[in-house]
Amino acid sequence: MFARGAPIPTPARVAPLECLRTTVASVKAQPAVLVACGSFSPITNMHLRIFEDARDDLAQQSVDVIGGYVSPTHAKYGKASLASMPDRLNMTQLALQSSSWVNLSSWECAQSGWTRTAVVLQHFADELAQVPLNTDSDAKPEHPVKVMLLCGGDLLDTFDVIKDDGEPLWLPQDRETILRNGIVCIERKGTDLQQVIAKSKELSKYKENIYIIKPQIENDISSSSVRRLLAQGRSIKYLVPDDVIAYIKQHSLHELPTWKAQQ
Ligand SMILES: Nc1ncnc2c1ncn2[C@@H]1O[C@H](COP(=O)(O)OP(=O)(O)OP(=O)(O)O)[C@@H](O)[C@H]1O
Ligand SMILES: O=C(O)c1ccc[n+]([C@@H]2O[C@H](COP(=O)([O-])O)[C@@H](O)[C@H]2O)c1
Repeated sequence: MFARGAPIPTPARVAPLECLRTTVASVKAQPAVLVACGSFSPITNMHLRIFEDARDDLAQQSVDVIGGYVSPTHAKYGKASLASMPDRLNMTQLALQSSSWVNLSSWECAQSGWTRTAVVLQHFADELAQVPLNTDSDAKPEHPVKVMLLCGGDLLDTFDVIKDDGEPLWLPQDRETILRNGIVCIERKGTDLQQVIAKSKELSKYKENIYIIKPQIENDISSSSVRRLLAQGRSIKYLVPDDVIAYIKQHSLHELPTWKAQQ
């Protein structure tokens, strides 16, 4: 558990190896690691589900997902709805206890400030490139591991956003790096991904690298809908893992002014 009110200790690795499978399905398969960057304030069952849907769909395209990471963003990302870093990390850790292949990465939160997503992914790539992979036969996998951003369609839709100061939300070179490596996008109500891609020259250029995943069971749980239910004094059972609900109650996170404001 991360101590509340204390800085986050720097972890030994960006990508803890506990749940990583180093035996790739076949020599020809493309090994991949999925990294979900986001707020996770709080983590929901749908954050966990998107990993499962993505892994199943990618397997049908000869992409063998050997591990996954949830990387909560730093407090200095500045979104009003962010619970503290220890709280978001603890809730994420509790939620991931039930996963055999997805780990928490606390690295982003241990930095002194917010880190751009492309930089986070590069750290994962650098570390994971050092991990020796094998197959059931003697032969080594033909492809090096790919680190891909896992996100909901709404995140891809922010790639072309220009901020009030006229600067792009995402640096053009970062978008290009992320798109070149591959991005796995889960369709989400309210975002038409085909349209998002079609209207952007850059996204269209890299459309082969954008894996669009249709959730097998559609579910639009979001952290904001969970915060809204909490603010209304309603139940969030079956939307969020039980241990996370217990944590929220134990530490009265539902009383956080920024969560309470969300009626
Ligand atoms: N129901 C969902 N379907 C598909 N993707 C989702 C869903 N909920 C969250 N995600 C994705 O998970 C990633 C991390 O989620 P994050 O906590 O940043 O967003 P969120 O749950 O939409 O939060 P908020 O409601 O506070 O904006 C994002 O890429 C987001 O698009
Ligand atoms: O790298 C960037 O330029 C960049 C710009 C905007 C958002 N992000 C990341 O995208 C995630 C967005 O989370 P959220 O809750 O705002 O949807 C979060 O992890 C941010 O660090 C990253």
